[in-house]
Amino acid sequence: MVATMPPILQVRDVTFGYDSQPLFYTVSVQVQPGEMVGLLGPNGSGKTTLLRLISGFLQPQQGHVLLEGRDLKQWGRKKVAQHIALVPQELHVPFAFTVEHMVSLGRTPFVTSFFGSHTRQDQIIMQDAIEAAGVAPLAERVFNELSGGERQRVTIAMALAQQPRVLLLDEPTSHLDIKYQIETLELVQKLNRERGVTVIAAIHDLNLAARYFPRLLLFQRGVVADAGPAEVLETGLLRRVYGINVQVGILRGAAHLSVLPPASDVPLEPAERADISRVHVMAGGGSGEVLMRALADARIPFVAGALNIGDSDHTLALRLADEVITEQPYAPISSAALAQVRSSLSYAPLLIFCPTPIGPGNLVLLQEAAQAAHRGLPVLLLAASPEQMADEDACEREYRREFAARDYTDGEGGKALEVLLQSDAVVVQSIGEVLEMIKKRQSLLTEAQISPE
Ligand SMILES: Nc1ncnc2c1ncn2[C@@H]1O[C@H](COP(=O)(O)OP(=O)(O)OP(=O)(O)O)[C@@H](O)[C@H]1O
Repeated sequence: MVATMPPILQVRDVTFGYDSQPLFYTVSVQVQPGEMVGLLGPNGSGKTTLLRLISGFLQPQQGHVLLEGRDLKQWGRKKVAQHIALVPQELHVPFAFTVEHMVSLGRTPFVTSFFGSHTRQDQIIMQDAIEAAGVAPLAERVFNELSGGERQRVTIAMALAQQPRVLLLDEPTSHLDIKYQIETLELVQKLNRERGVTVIAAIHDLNLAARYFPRLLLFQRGVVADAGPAEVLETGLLRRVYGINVQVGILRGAAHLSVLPPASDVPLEPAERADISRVHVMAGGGSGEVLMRALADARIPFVAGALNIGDSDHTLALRLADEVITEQPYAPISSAALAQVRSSLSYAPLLIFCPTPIGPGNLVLLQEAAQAAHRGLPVLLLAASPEQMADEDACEREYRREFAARDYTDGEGGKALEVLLQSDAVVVQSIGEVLEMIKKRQSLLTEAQISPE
């Protein structure tokens, strides 16, 4: 039997936000000792925040971060710092400290004497860190007078002086020229391979990520994908997460994937392929999770949206849907997103409306669904809890009842629901029923396409 190693780090159901604004819900990630993980995601997706939570600099509002199976809170700050080092994007130092002094600060968690003096062993470790990060020629210089790239290398030296078992790097190459970008990542890789240091690095450069990180975590206020580069650096997924077309392939002679801008004849953000076989899903707040998984399992292509970034349905849709119509976090559905929804509905053979709460922010989606139904688009209203109903009328009565409990729009939602029901929207009790109806609809469409007129 192969003994599996316990994870060195576990982010378990972590929820966090700044002030009263939630940033992400119930994020879970496990990292094994000796792994090298690249953390990808657009600006503002929460990478720095996640690294700060893992380092113990921030505390989860809910959930736990565990180091070797023990909650960071139980370890205490000093002990955590003996194991985990975080290299921040920028380090602001209010004093004219020299590089040597800065690196010595990296040993602080290990200083035991009252006067804070370093032992001979500390001196050797500091010197080793200075050499490894390539900052020996800068040792006497004042940190604040260095260039951005030089400062970045000094902060790496500080982290190395900490001799961490886990090294967290927040965009370690952002200020570096190409030579130092490669040298820095080679150094990190060497520490990982030769000293078994576990590495998690937020990184924007997808090519460097593909080259140096065997595991990539694509993050957008939640884990969108967690796998090797071949699975994560997938054009459709990158388009949905970053909102841009790229080409992904292996350049001649290279051993890893490359991500390049699109060829010049491809528009940067083209309209999605209009495809009459893609059903449209309106969801939110987790109400679409089971349905989207079932559609993906049944290989039924679908468009999802509009969904807010950070909504768990949005995170899942980025992985499973053909297209995701995205709205900013916590923002009401904008007219631009609504226009995309309208365009999708004009091609879709069917719309499925999941049992999401209706508030002022997403009321327009329900109203758009009602208009589409009125124009003749088949709409399925997925019930919140599957129940055996005597007939269609009983289904509608029950649906109205549970809808009223999640309608926060002073009756506007109820009006849109009545339009839907009058326009032959069908209440469905189970995902199985939805799949059957889609298949029926698809075979009707196929028959219509092949029948000679
Ligand atoms: N101290 C803070 N107070 C309030 N909001 C914050 C704070 N720090 C970050 N945020 C917000 O949290 C969100 C996530 O920020 P974070 O820095 O974690 O993202 P990121 O993925 O690292 O972004 P980038 O790639 O631009 O560095 C952003 O909307 C940001 O404005």
